[in-house]
Amino acid sequence: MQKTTKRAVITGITGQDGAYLAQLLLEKGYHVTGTFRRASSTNFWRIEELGIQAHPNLSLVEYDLTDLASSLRLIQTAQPDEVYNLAAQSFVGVSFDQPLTTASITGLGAVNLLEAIRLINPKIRFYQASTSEMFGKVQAIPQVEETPFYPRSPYGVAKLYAHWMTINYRESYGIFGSSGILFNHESPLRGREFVTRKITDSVAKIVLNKLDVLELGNLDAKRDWGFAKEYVEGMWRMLQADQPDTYVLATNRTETVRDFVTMAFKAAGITLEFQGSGENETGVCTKSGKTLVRISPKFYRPAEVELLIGDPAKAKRELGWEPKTTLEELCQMMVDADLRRNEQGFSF
Ligand SMILES: C[C@H]1O[C@H](OP(=O)(O)OP(=O)(O)OC[C@H]2O[C@@H](n3cnc4c(=O)[nH]c(N)nc43)[C@H](O)[C@@H]2O)[C@@H](O)[C@@H](O)C1=O
Repeated sequence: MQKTTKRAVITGITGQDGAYLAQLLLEKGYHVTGTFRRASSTNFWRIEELGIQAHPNLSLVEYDLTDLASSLRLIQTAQPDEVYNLAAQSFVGVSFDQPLTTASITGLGAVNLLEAIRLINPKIRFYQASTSEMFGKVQAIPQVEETPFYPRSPYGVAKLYAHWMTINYRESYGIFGSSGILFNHESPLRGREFVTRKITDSVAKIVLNKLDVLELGNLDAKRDWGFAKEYVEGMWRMLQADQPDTYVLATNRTETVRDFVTMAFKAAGITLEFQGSGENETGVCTKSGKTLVRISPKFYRPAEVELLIGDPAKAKRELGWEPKTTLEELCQMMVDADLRRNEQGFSF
């Protein structure tokens, strides 16, 4: 029987990128098998918010990335044309406390999938979610595909292993394995453990008198923040290309965490001014004089990535991909979504 519908596996469908990518592939007529961990089985709010949880072409299956047998069964049963490996222990802060779990899921997990592809059907195209965290203590500004890596966290090190294994399977076995080095990408679907969403959700709670003060760590860290929904389109384009390769997806603009906080309060109509320095720095509302932001060293990391800024010129040239949404638009979208959710009495 001839196959008419393209089939994709997305590991990590309960995450921000998994949900947006599933939406995109379903719109393109794919059948999507989305995997989730037992622990995240109650975590379907993102695909529910996108309205795709009951889509007839979506199958949700429980899967453990650290288990080779589970990976073999997944590939055997789903019979995909494309596999997008988005599952990971993706929180940098947690990786310092759980370095081995992070290595096992984020690093070795990718190789379980690559092995399953090699054994069952080496024609399957594989996308590895690599990350700007691999640049860490940056060796060039801006960072491009050729910039040397210098990861600064157990998460960054684990991702670098998976990145090189993807390239190794490409070169050793001819597997179509592409790696997207994605810089930070955010959206209303971002988890609240990440700084942008923590900020926009807290701004909403402060406006609605559900929170007094937002506590943060390092305000000086600079990040290149883009809109996640646009980045998943880049992932898909990488697997439609003629050759497997490595691509940077970024906006080529960098701002500090402090800038993002100011922007988020502004999006809710509050002008914030920062005073003091170091652990004594505070963010004060210019109108009321109230302290709305303060520093808590518990959010500092043992080693920090100070500055990230990526140049996506290769992705533009070869894939026709470029970011469109500005950081101001993205921030407004996130604040509006969190105001709406908090007004309705829930927030994930
Ligand atoms: C590309 C990359 O992007 C993400 O990694 P991340 O950049 O570590 O993201 P984040 O939002 O946790 O931190 C951004 C910056 O913000 C600083 N910061 C200050 N105060 C708080 C704070 O209170 N919470 C957090 N989370 N960060 C804080 C923090 O120290 C850091 O400098 C992940 O998706 C990762 O999976 C990935 O691949």
